[in-house]
Amino acid sequence: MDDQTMTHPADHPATDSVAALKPRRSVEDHPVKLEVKGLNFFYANNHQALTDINLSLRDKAVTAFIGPSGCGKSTLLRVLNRMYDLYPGQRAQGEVLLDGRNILAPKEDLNVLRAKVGMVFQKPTPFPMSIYENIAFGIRLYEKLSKAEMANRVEAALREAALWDEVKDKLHQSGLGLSGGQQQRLCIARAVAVKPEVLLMDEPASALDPISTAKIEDLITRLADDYCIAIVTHNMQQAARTSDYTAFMYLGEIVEFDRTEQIFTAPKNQKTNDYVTGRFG
Ligand SMILES: Nc1ncnc2c1ncn2[C@@H]1O[C@H](COP(=O)(O)OP(=O)(O)OP(=O)(O)O)[C@@H](O)[C@H]1O
Repeated sequence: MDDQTMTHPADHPATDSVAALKPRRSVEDHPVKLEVKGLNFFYANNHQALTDINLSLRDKAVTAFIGPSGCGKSTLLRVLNRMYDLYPGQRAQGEVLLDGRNILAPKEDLNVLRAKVGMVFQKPTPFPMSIYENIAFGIRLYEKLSKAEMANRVEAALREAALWDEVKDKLHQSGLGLSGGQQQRLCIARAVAVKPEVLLMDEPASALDPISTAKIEDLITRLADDYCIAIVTHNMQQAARTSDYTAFMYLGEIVEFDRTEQIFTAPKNQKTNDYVTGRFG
C-alpha cells in the first residue's frame, strides 16, 4: 500500500473491509463480457509477468484486482485493451474474448478495440485543451456529428461522470485548470463519451484526497449499471466498497477469484486470507 492510499488509518484490517462491503446485489446471472483463457504475458526482457490467467468478467458488474505490489495487476489490465501493443517486444499468449471474439488476434483493429475497452489511469491525464475539447476530440475520431449533436454528447458524458454541474459554465477553459479529482472525472467522461462496453481503471483514486476518492467510488458504483468494469486497487476498503467480484493475485497468478464478500469474509486460500487481513502486502 502506498502513502497516498493510507488516508484511513485502518484501511487494511479485514474487519474494516468487511464493514465497507458493497450492499449485496445479484450479478451472477449477468452475461460474461470478457473472458480470459490461459493467458501468459512476457515483457521485452522475457520476464513472465502473468502465468495461466483464467478469469471471467461479467457485464454490468465491477471486478477488483488486488494483490501485493508487482503481482501483475496493471499488466493484466493492460492486456485487456492491448495497451502493451504500444511497446515493442511485449507479448501475450492465450485468449481474451470480448463477447466471444478473441481480441488478441493479430487482425484486431486496435483503435476500435480501445474505444470499446476504455481505460482510466492512476494519474489524471487530461489533454492540454479545453474541457469541451477533451471530450469532443475522442468522439470525432469515431463519429461525424453536427455541432448540436456534439454539444449534447459532451454534456451527456460530463453528466455521466458527475462533472457537468461543476464545469458547465467553463467548458472552454483548459482541462488542466481543474482539481485532481475533477480531472479524473474528466478522464472518465472522456472514456465514456465514445460509448465503451468495458472500463478499465488502474488505481483511479490513489492520487486523490478522500473526498474526491469518495466521489470516484460513487461514480464507479453508478457506472456499473451500464458497463463491465475492472479496477486495480491497493485499497482493501475500496475493493470492498466498489466491487462485486475480486481477484487476488500473487506472483503473476490468480490465487483466488470469487464474489467480493466471499474474498473478504471467508477466503478459501490462506494467502488470500493473509493479504486481506493485512498480514502482508
Ligand atoms: N516494462 C516492464 N519491463 C519489465 N518488467 C516489467 C515492466 N513493467 C512491469 N514489469 C514487471 O512485471 C511484474 C508485474 O508488474 P505490474 O506493474 O503489473 O504489477 P502490479 O501488481 O500492478 O504492481 P503495483 O501494485 O506496484 O502497481 C513486476 O515484476 C514488474 O517488475
